[in-house]
Amino acid sequence: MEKQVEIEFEHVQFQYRNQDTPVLQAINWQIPTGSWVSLLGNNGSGKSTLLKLLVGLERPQSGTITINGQPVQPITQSVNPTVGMVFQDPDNQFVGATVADDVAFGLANQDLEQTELQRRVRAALQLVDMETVLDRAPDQLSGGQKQRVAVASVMARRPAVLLLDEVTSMLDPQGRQELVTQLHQLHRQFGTTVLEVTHQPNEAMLADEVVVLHDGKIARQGTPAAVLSQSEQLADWGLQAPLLYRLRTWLATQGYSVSEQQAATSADLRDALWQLKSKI
Ligand SMILES: Nc1ncnc2c1ncn2[C@@H]1O[C@H](COP(=O)(O)OP(=O)(O)OP(=O)(O)O)[C@@H](O)[C@H]1O
Repeated sequence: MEKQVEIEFEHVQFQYRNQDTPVLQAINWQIPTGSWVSLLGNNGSGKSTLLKLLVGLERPQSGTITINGQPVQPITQSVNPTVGMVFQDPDNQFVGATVADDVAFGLANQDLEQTELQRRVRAALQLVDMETVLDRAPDQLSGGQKQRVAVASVMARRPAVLLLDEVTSMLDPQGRQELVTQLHQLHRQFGTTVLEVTHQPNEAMLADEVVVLHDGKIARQGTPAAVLSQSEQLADWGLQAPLLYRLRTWLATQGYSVSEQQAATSADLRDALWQLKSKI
């Protein structure tokens, strides 16, 4: 069965007031409900701008953007309850004096009884294993913990669409791994549609679809395997293929053939290399 379209860009063009050329041109794009889409592109290709348009922080000069058939409204009119966004810098996202206050702030306009509010705050923090730090001040948390609280604050409102703008880029490898795992769990648990901007090709391998922005246009879109295995094409867009695919390409230059399937995960590649060992 065809998946329902949740987010739709139709002929969207956008230019910042103080710029000579459009950042985004003729963007036509449909994102199905419940999918995880990774958006890649070199610096300045317009990825964050695209998220800003979706959340209503900027308005396109022409074209339309709809979520579930409803045009996106400027954020100045109202905060769109269907969309939640987490940003790159964990230090810039806290509004509360404690972790609990911060999550409660996101629920402020829902007019909840105090006990229900506390229950919802605790439940949201449990989603990211952060309920034990409820009373802590944000500056007592690690970068990874701060990002998990930021995710809890957004998920407390149960948005249908979650926008992630390079949320792992300032974290150490362990914090990055934990956050990625939890975000994918939440995506599966709630069926949330996720649009993720990332510079990490390895993270994009976990997506349902990968989209490459280049020169303000969608240069390529497809499954992670179809897009991310094209090392030379990715290099033209200033991007690097994931390590698994680069290893596969290098092995081919050495005369050892490993199929796309055999390099789908690091465990698959390890098995394939073990089998090759007998031929070396
Ligand atoms: N508020 C702004 N005013 C004017 N120009 C802007 C503004 N924000 C971004 N730009 C410009 O728009 C272009 C796209 O920026 P954007 O931040 O969307 O790119 P990006 O793909 O997210 O880049 P990066 O990977 O470096 O974060 C860049 O040339 C940038 O300098």
